[in-house]
Amino acid sequence: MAAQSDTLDMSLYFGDMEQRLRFCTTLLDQLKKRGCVKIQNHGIPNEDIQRLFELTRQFFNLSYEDKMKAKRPAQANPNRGYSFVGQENVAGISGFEKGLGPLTTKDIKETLDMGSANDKLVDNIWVPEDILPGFRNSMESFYDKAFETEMHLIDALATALGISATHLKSLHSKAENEFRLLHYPPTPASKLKDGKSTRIAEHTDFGTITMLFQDSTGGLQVEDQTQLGTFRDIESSGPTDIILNIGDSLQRLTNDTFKAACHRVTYPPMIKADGDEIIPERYSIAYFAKPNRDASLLPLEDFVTDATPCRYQDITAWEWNNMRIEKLFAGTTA
Ligand SMILES: O=C(O)CCC(=O)C(=O)O
Ligand SMILES: [Fe+2]
Repeated sequence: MAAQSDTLDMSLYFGDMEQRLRFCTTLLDQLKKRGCVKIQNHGIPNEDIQRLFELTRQFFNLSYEDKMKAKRPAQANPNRGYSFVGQENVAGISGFEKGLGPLTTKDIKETLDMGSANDKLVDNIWVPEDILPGFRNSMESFYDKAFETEMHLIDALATALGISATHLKSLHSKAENEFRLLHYPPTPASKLKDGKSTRIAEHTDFGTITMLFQDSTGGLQVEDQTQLGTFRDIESSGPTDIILNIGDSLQRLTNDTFKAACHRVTYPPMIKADGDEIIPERYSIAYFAKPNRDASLLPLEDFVTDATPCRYQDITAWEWNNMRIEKLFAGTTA
């Protein structure tokens, strides 16, 4: 099923009060109905995103030996470095929010995970500078620009939800986020046919919001929030659009007022599962905005009432994040 016309122009947010409010309410409305929304004019320059995709291609086109110079350590946490095809399997958390799973489907993808350059707790893991000159610098600078846009989006969501934007932003002030490059190698369609493998299995993200960029290959699907069980194709109208979705942490903070949307990557709509076709490779980039590690994910007071009692136990954002990541790497580390 094709996506609805769900592209939002963020220049409204930067406009006058009336425009800003219109942006905020449409954002909330679309997210609640569709599970995700595409955003244009979000403030991250298009050239930066194009350059990021170029660097993403260059990274994954390195030899396996070179990529392994930035190898993710054997343990699941912290989430940094290069994960080879087969190392991480998101099926470990599939169906969790529906009380199902874990499943055993294998993901056919490779990734590079990074965090903030100013992170005091966890270092990034880079390939040596002479292998990809300028790569580290571009990633660090993109991270900072994405953080600015993240804060605007968090501000917009707080406004739409009628809660304190200052408070919600303060829970995200440390930019303790994760930033990930993804490559799905070309794969014969027949390999995905028996359901034992996929590109990325159905899941929700763990943080507050995810800002995703995708190339034009297709295959991303998001569960419609008004028809649970129905996944809609999210086609690319350009790699520079942000595809925004909500993660578990915001679901918890809003006491389920706002649900994290399940999503997955499978065949592009044009490919037939039973043919001899090769599914073309696909690149995407995800910026996972998360609450500060020490922030509590206990629902905010605004969302706890007699009619809507607190649905969650207290846990910090860092504990939640690490628990989820453990499940992705169970038994698959090198
Ligand atoms: O590749 C994509 O479009 C989605 C990636 C994703 O959902 C994730 O890494 O959490
Ligand atoms: Fe995701």
